[in-house]
Amino acid sequence: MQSKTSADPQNASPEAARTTSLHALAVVARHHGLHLSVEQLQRDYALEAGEPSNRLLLKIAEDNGLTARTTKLRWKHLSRLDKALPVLLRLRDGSTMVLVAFREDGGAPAAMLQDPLSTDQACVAVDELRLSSVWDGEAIFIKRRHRISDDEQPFGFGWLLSQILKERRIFRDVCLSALVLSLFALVPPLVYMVIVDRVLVHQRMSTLYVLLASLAFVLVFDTLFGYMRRYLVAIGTAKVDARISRYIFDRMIGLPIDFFERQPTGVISYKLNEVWRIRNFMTGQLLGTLLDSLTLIVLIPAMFIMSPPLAFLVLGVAFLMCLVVVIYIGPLARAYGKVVQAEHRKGSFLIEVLHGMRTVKSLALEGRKRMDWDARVADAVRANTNMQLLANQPQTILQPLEKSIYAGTLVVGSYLALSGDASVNPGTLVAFSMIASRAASPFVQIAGLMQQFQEARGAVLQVGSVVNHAPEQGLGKQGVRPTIKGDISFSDIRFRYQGAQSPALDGISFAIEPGTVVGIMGRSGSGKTTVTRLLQGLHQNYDGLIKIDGVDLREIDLNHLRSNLGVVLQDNFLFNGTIRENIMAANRSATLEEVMRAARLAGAEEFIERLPRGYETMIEEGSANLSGGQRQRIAIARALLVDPTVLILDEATSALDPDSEAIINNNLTRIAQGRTMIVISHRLASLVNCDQIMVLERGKLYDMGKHDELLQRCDVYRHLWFQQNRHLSPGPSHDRASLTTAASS
Ligand SMILES: Nc1ncnc2c1ncn2[C@@H]1O[C@H](COP(=O)(O)OP(=O)(O)OP(=O)(O)O)[C@@H](O)[C@H]1O
Repeated sequence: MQSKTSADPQNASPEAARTTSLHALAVVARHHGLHLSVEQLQRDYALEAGEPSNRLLLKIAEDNGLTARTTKLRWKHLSRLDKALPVLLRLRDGSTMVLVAFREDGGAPAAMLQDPLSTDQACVAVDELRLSSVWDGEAIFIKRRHRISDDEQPFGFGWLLSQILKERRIFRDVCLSALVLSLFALVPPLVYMVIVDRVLVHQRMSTLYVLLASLAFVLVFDTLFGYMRRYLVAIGTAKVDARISRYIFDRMIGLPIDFFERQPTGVISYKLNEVWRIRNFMTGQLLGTLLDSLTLIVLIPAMFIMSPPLAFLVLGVAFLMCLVVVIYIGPLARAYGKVVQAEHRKGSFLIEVLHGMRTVKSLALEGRKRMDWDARVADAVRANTNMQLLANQPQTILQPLEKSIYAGTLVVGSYLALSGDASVNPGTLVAFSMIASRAASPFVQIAGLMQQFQEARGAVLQVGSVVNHAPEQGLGKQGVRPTIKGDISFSDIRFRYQGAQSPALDGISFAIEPGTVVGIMGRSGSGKTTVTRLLQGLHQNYDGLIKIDGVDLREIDLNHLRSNLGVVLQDNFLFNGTIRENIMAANRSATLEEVMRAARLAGAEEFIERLPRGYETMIEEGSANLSGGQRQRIAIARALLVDPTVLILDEATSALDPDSEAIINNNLTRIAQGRTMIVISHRLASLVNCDQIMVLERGKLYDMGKHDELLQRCDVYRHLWFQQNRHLSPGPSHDRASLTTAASS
């Protein structure tokens, strides 16, 4: 078993062996969105030293909203666990590891095991031999238990059903009208029966009039109930649509930033759009088939009343049809899986080319990209054709079966009539055939539904891969909301981006006094931006302590924190709308005077007022009608409008032309008044007046001091300074005033 320091399952540590199971349970529970405190569990269940037994572990899981079951697994099973992961593996020494993945790509297959006691969630790859030396196959599967009405359950058919059930009154009425309609469906066959058996044989005109009147009556009510059913379905669907849209947007906007950095925007939007395929399936084909199946409640008893032998015949054929459907479900699911993969590869490639169109054109890559595209299209066409051909097989088998119901009842019915069965006469035969054909239609629909079900299932996986991702921690929870003055301290902060080999920040400690201006410089990749990202609470999985005004950053409500922080990046996104609306983005209730004051402070007023429509100028798609400098100044005005107590300028002026940069730099002193400001810049000239300058080097704080001090003692700073100011000779001492003048000249 591994310990905190060792990820090797053979290096079992007795310390770890005492508590691993509960920690492992907490790891898996967290994966399912439940937060369990190991200490609390130990108290609640009076656990003493030692690992709890399987039985107790299952009970703890059950008591805490999970379902768990033990099982025996072999190495060959591990590659097929897929959606069952993460799984607990109980080792021979009684300790527990978490199996988080099984890797088969490229090299030798390996089980990816996570030590539940490790804080950095690092995994170790273990091969079959090593695993079998410590594990004899005992595993525990854990799932979250959800009630059907549980809004917190992960996105899937269950969640969709719960949303549909929220409109249960509407859908109950839909079902009622479907039942009434199926009763009406019995009338025409019965009328035919009476016409053939009574009216034609006995030539009764009066019966014919009665039948005509009842047919007209049924026609009117059939139309009315049909209208009501469609009306109710439309209303119910619209309500479910609104719920789905709100839910998808809520989940999407609550995801952590690194999720969006890992996946191209186009891929995310492609996946989310698949939700409409699911909605159409559930409220269209599935609902339609279910409602049509309701007619069976009326049709099957009717068939048995008319002729039990014929009814058994119909049910026998229907059973065969179901069997065909069941046989094909598995192969169709696999074929559709290949379609999804091929379509996904095609879709992501298209999005990538669209995003990189400028590079494609400038490197003349059109031909190469076309060939790559053709290969992906060929894959998708092949997968789709295979799927269609496979789906064609059950359809082909079901068609004659369906027809045989009609023909079969006629033939067998005639035989029964000829052999003296008194219950079968010509009218009954015709009516029965009509009812039987109607009863067969739900079975045929179910076969058609299979393919759509596979499509909807694929779509559920796509949407789920976005919305079921763990949301940003701290968002929406009731954190503290202290008054933020801008007193910031980092104590021994270590942070590594997910999947990165080396830490982005490696034991950084510093303090920033409120109301001061701090510059951050360092080579590319030294961790400057990461410092500000942690400060914004964009990543919570760091080691060490970040405090703002004495409060642990993790305890602060994220919305409160971010509304006190202003951030201007090198490239800022402006929304579709007027300049005024963009400046007001974070404060919709600001007056025009406040907007103008922020614009003045950001140095944006002079160019905005020269525009023909001033603050009402529309910003075009991609801000094409504004220069880089103008965009930046609007972004600064936008950040200033909320009067943030901490303002972060991350290379905010680096990409600007000298004129625009000078305008913004000239305003910096005024902008900095009354707030803490953190300025990241490669150009040291814009940092010389800072109260403190931090020099970062490979994630460590190399030095921190004023410009003059750093020039004296910090080789990294001095080197960069003279590189950027070659006209100044590196002498033993430098007069700050002259340097400052040189910098701003
Ligand atoms: N989203 C990310 N995922 C993985 N690694 C990242 C991510 N962002 C940054 N890194 C890595 O973290 C390290 C620090 O990055 P950071 O952006 O903080 O550096 P920086 O000093 O701001 O660089 P630059 O001056 O180029 O903007 C780099 O090695 C970088 O490759």
